[in-house]
Amino acid sequence: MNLYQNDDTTIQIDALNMLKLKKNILLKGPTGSGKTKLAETLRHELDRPMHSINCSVDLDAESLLGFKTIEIKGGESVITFVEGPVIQAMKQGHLLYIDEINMAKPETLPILNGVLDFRRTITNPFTGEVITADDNFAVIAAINVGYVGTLPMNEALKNRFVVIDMDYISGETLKNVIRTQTLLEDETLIEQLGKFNKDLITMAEQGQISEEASSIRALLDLCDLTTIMPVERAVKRAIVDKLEDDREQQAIINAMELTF
Ligand SMILES: Nc1ncnc2c1ncn2[C@@H]1O[C@H](COP(=O)(O)OP(=O)(O)OP(=O)(O)O)[C@@H](O)[C@H]1O
Repeated sequence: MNLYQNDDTTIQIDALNMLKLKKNILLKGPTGSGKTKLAETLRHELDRPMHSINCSVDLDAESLLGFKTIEIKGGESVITFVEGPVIQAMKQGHLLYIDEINMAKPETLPILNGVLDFRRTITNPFTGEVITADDNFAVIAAINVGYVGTLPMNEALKNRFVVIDMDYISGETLKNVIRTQTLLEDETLIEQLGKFNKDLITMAEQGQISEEASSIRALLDLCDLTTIMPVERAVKRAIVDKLEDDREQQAIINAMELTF
């Protein structure tokens, strides 16, 4: 398994120890900065299953807690409750990963307030069952922080987390991630693509291009594509054509012409 890598080893060590202290951790960083990768790495180190929830406007109590359904048992129809990710993780002492927690509707997540504070308890509104989390239950949430403005997170919710600030990796660590997670083996090109990504990050910080263009996810796609097509076309397919804005596209083409 490819694990999370960072020169700053305190990120992973602190996250792991905080989970062991039963703190809920909030990974805060730009898109493609390795938040999901870090969560998977922590799951691997703790050797516990992880349930994931992706927050969107359609996230509701049912998708968190579960829903009632009718089953036919011995010719009779009975109402049963299918447990959702929160209830399963609490009862079984698993990890719960809540991605893009700032994107949920404001009324949905307060359901979890008691789960996320010292009570570690919830009364399931659909069944009346009171559930207290197993000792091994722990929560990792992630929030995408853009350079240009981010949906703020509800204060009461934020209070229930300790925060790990994440940023893009660079230099030798980034080259190692390219070597382990892509098909690219040409060291000269790996070096050049690392520098190109650094330029794109600077441009994103200055607001010239959107962060999806500078994300490590886009870079890894780009590296794979360079093994089957010329680098100029790979940049177009992996990065330029994803953007809507002509000026952003042109800025990336200019940076590419300077680098390759
Ligand atoms: N520090 C890192 N170590 C190892 N892999 C990384 C690292 N940073 C990014 N990656 C790789 O980059 C890609 C994007 O990372 P990941 O999906 O974890 O980002 P994310 O922050 O969760 O993004 P998003 O917020 O957009 O969901 C993955 O393929 C991941 O393996």
